[in-house]
Formats: sequence, C-alpha cells, structure tokens
Amino acid sequence: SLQLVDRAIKNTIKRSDISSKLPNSIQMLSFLKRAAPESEEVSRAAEIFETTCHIIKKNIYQKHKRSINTTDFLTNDELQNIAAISGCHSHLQPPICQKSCLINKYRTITGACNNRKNLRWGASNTALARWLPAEYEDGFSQPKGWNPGHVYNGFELPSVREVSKALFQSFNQSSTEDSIYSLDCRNTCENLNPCFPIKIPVNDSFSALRTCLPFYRSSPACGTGYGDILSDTVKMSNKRQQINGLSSFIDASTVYGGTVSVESKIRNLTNKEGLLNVNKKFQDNGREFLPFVAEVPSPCAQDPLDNNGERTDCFLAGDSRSSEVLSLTTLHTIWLREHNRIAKALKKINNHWSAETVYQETRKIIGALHQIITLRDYVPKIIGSDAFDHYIGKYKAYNPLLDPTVSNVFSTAAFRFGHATVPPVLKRLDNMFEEKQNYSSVRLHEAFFSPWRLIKEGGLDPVIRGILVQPANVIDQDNLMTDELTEKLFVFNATGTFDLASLNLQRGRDHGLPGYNDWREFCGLHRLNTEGDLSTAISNANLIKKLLEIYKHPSNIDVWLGGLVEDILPRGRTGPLFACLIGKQMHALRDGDRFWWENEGIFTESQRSELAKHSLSRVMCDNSGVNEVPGDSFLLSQYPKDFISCDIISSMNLNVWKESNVQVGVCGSPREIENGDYTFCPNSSHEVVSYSCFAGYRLEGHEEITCTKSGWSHDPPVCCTISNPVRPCHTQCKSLNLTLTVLSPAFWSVPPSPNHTTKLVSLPSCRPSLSLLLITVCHKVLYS
Ligand code: HEM
Repeated sequence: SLQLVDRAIKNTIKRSDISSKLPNSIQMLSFLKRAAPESEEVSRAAEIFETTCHIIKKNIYQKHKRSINTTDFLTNDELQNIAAISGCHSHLQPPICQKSCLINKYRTITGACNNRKNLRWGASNTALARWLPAEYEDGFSQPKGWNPGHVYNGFELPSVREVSKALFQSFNQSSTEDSIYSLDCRNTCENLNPCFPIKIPVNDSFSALRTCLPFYRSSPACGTGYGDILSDTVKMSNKRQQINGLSSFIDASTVYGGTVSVESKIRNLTNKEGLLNVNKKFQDNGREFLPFVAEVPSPCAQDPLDNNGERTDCFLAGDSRSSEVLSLTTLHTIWLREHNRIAKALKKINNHWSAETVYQETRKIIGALHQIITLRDYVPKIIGSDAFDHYIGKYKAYNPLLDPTVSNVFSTAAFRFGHATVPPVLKRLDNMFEEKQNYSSVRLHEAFFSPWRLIKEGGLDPVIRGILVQPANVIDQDNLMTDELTEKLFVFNATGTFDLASLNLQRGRDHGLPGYNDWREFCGLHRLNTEGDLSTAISNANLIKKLLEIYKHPSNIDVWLGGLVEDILPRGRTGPLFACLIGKQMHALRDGDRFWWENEGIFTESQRSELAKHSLSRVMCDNSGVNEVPGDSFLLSQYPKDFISCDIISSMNLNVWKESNVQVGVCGSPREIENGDYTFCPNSSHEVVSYSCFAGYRLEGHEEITCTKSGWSHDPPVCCTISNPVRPCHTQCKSLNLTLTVLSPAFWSVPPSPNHTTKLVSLPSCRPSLSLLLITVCHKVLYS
C-alpha cells in the first residue's frame, strides 16, 4: 500500500508541476481556480487516496482478469492506513471550535462552527451539498459522457461543444492556432482521470488544429468516489463529491478569504487600525488599489505598449478570481476600500479597540452589507418577487436544523445563469458619462485578467460609471451567450481560447448532475417529456427543435442548459427552475446562518437600522471619485435622468458602534474582555474583569471556566482572556461567580506556575444599562 501511495503522490505532484508551467488560457484557468494552500492540501489528499485505490484496482484486475471491489481485497485497517497516509483522515475530523466568547461573536474565517451541532456545515473545503444523488456512469465516479456507447433514455449524450455550437453560437469565426495543448490533459483526447477532454466536432472554429479542449475534473472530496471504502467511523458517501474551497455563507469571504492562509495575506497585521493590505506601488487618484499577489510573475496580461518592463501582476483579494475581468476587479477594490474606510472610522470612535477588534467588527459590518445587498437588492430582481416570496420570504429567525452548505447544482448549474447575462463590451465612461477619450470601452476578452488597464488606463471611476449605465444582457433564447465567452475566453496574444458554455456543461457531467427533468421534479415542476410539453416552458419553437435534435430526449438535457432556456419569470431574470434552485439556496444561506445580520443578538437594533440604510450605491460613492449614482445601482439607469448626488444617498451612522464608559485595564484593551470575558495576567499584580451588560446578554449564576491554550494570547501567557458563554438576555445582568481552571502546564513551552487553579472574585451585579461596567480589583491567588 505504501508504495502505491507513494506512486499516487508522485502522480499528483507531476500534475501540479505541469500545471504551474502552463501559459495562457490553461494557466489563466488554473489561476482562476487557484486554491488556498488548505484547499490544495485537501484536494491533493483526496486525489492521492483516489489514485491509490485506482492503482490497486488496476493491479488486481490485471492479476485476476475480473473486477474486484477494493474492499474485497484490502482489510479495513489497510484502507484506513491509505486514508491516513494520503492525508484524508485529518480532513474528515471535525474542526476544533474555540471555547471562547469570540465563537459567538464573530464568524470563523472558514465558516466552521457556525452551526453548533454540525460544525462543518457551510465551511470551506468541505463537500458541496447534494440535493439529488449524483449520477455517475459506473455508479460512483465516472462522469456522464465518459464511456462511448453509454446511453441515457436510449441515446448517447451529445458532445458539449456540439451543444454549445448549436445553441450558443450564431457565427463562424476563425480561431488562431493554439500551440499550448501539449502536456498532461492537453496531450490526450482520451478520458483518462483527471482528464475529461471536450471533444471538438468537425467544422468547428476550434477544429482546425485540435480535436479536443482540455478539461480537468474537479477533485473529489476525501473518501468519496470509491465505494464503501472507509471504516464506519469515517464512512463517507459512496459517490464522488466535489469540494467547495470557499465558505458557503454570504460572509464577504470574497474580501477576506475563506481560509486562514488567505486571510493572513489579505490583512495588514502591522497597523493598529485593523486594515487590509493595499497596493504599495500604485494608487488611483489617491485611493487604494488591491495589492498584487505575492507569487510573481503572475499570469496576468501586461500592457503591450509598455516597453519598460514594469509588471502589473494579478491582484490579491479574498477570492482568486478577482482579476478575472475589470468590472469584477473594480468591485473587489471598492470593498477593500470600504473595509479600510469603516475600520478607520471605528478606530476613531473607539480608540481603545485593538487592531483585532477593529478588524473583526469591520469584517462583521462588511459581511452584513454583503448580505443586505445580495438578499434585499439583488436576488429579488433575479428570481422575481413571486419566487422570492415563495422560496425565501421574510426573515423570521435562525434555523439551526437547516444546512446552509452550497449545493452542487447551485454552483455547477443554477447560479451560472449569470454567464448568459454578461454583455460583450465593458464600458468605460468619463465624468460626463460619455465614452472616455483616452481609454474607451473594451471588448470583454480585452478585459480578462488585465489589472494593468485599471492601473494605467484611468482607474476605477470610468469602469464604475460604465457598470452603472450598462444593461446586463437579458437571457435571450436566440442568442444565449456572447461570443466573447464562448469563443474568446481568456485570449491573450491570440494563443488560446476556451468556451464557457462547454465548460459549464462538461462540469455538470463531471459532477454527475442529474438531468433537466429530474431537477424540475425536485422543484415540484412538471417533467417535460415531449415537444409539446417543452413548449409550455420554452416559447421559442426553433430552440426546442434544436434541443431535441441534439439531445433526442428532454430528460437528457443538461440542467444548466435546460434551466437557462426556460421562459423568464415575470419581474425576474431566470425561468422557474433556476428561480427555485437559487431561491432554495438563498433561503438556506439566510436561515441556516447563525450570524445572519438580522438574527437576534448579532447586532443591536440601532446597528441593524443603520446597516439597512447602506447600499451598493453608497459604497461606490464612499470609495471612488464618482459623485452621482442611481439610488439603486442594480436598476438600469440613464444619465443624468436617473442619477442623484451622492450627498443625498443615505448612509449608516457608525456612532451606534460606540462603546462608552471604557477604562483601559492593565491587561490591555477592555474591548477584548467585554461580554463577560475575564482577563487575567499571571505576571501582573492586577487582574481585570470587564463586564458588559449590553442588550442581548445576561450573565448569571455560577460558571466553571476552563482556560485552554486557545484562550491565551501568548505563550507563555502574558494575559489570558477567557470568555464566559453568553446567553440570551431578557432584562439585565446579574452577578456571576467565576471559577477558573488553568489546564496542565504541558500547554506551554514555559509553564506558568505549578499552581493551576484559582477561585476568582464574585462579581457584583452589573448595572442594568447598556454601558460597559468595568470591575478591576481582584487578588492574585494564582501564583501565591
Ligand atoms: C466576464 C464574466 C465571467 C467570466 C469570464 C466567468 C468565467 C467563469 C469560469 C471560467 C468558470 C469556471 C468554469 C468551469 O471550469 O467549470 C466560472 C464558474 C462560475 N461562474 Fe462565472 N464567469 C463570469 C461571470 C459570472 C457571473 C455574472 C455569474 C453569476 C451571476 C457567474 C457565476 C459562476 C458560478 C456560480 C461558477 C461556479 C463557481 C464554482 O464552481 O466555484 N459567473 N465562471
């Protein structure tokens, strides 16, 4: 087994070595999907595990000339061993949730521990949820369309590129030679894990030089895809599942990242204001740009006219796709600026806050704004108000039984409806909202991975104005997606092109998504079995003809395509199937999120009412040179008719985040010890207990507190903040006895003292006020 694991590791390493040298389109695509180190580790472990099992199976087959289940051949211990050596075991263990009040106060960066019972629900690097079981050709792993001759409802699935050509393209453009497909998945047109190439039909604009487009399968989640292979304790679903590298929640992880390693690159850990890092080399009329990624040279396009060789690398943000297209980069940048703007304002209001507190409080506000803008301003316009009321409705309360994890069908099909709404041109306008003279609008393919255009061609403002006046494409049954995405995806120097429609379809098959009709049934919609049935959902007869010509059977239609071509719902931008899938997902993301901004106890009432005054238009006003915006930036607006001055766009008043009556104790900022947290400093003669009685919390009775290492700020400890579990408050705080138990000195490299237990002061009643009550004075029993 060990040898096999070793071989599997080498294979996996070989694959990642190769991909790091790839130029152009493939390189861009892999950069786009570049995972945080934590995500890479999980994928790698899963791939090693999978490859090992695959090699074992192959060897067994060669010897016995018949297929044998891995479990028939290996003992459970051996399988466990493979799981352990591959690294899969550790990823299947539940996360450790901090035993500190912070766990109730701020969400973790990965999203873990949000649900108190199911700690991994919604966390990054866990499997996407399945709302319908996956369908694989071998029952557990092979994508749909993998085996020639495999039929569905009596027919083979058409090649995805054929579908794309027939339904998405209405032109005959030539494509320039592509010389890059020569390595690994690029030098095979066979289905060989992890390659699942996209066959190119004859007479295709791509066909002159290649017979297939390379495609890498999504990595499996650890322990999935190979049957009943792990022991009972870590039993995983039999079928292959795919990993979500980001957290599921609407938590602004696009700004902060979904893993500790990304967050640590994004944060500026040297200042006291809890800021995010900004670009040190370039500025946009005095405003910040995103920093560049650390790994240079990155594969982003360079200014073709710059002969000085000064590079503009890809930008770094919480999501690896931030440089993908200029409009997306622009939004990432204004959110970075918004964080730094709010953080500076909060620090001014609460000067005693530590950098950590400022950062976390700002992150919490930015997360809330993302939730408000998404659910209040965006989603109803996408799925229509009726579907919104039906699937989502008004917020009532947090539902701990609802799994918020993003579903496979949402990410692989439904939310990709957006690809059909992308216009072919990215507008850039001057302050009169006219075509900018120096740097005019660009075709979309000229805006892919081109941060240099923001830096050298007039900054964010022209792009923001363009976004505000340019309509999104309405999904059009005759013209489903712009050629810029189906023929020119990631074209640099005309050496490589992709087709986003084919990628979406092939991804759905890679993930074993059930077909269109199964999803309709899942949503309580009729199955459409005949041409007549189809005409009840799709009014374009020509399109139905084409669909049936290609797929032969309506149930074989790939779900992304089927959902995309349905007639749009009134006041919406999607048909009923996508409205259902997006609606259900948004509902789960809202009601299954303990930190949802409207959930009781997350913000105070006055904070909630201030947050609700904010909007994307306000964020644009506050973080760019644009000073006229539409009231609702999601509504198509004409300049100047629909624009109003930023002076009258409402904004939130951050003063409601002010903490009063604060005294700074010997152990540092009292903000860290509020809400019943108790801080003590073994090396000081004073201990500080700070007590906050603000609405939403009541502390009473006797608490036993165990201080674990994670509760200590230093090693060996200088100060320790231990949090008291907070409980819902009804009226006011009462007194509290704290018993502190310090765990064994083995936790510290330099043990603090042989005496590890202390009985702590009993606190006098807190005042029934919203202010912070600081109680100092306590005797030092710990080291006496
Ligand atoms: C210029 C605009 C865009 C480009 C170039 C683009 C490109 C891509 C690419 C290359 C992928 C990965 C395809 C694969 O290999 O499976 C992808 C995935 C995706 N895109 Fe887009 N996209 C754009 C706009 C949008 C919009 C507007 C939306 C939604 C409103 C959207 C939603 C998604 C989703 C949900 C995924 C799947 C993400 C995942 O699996 O993690 N995209 N996009």
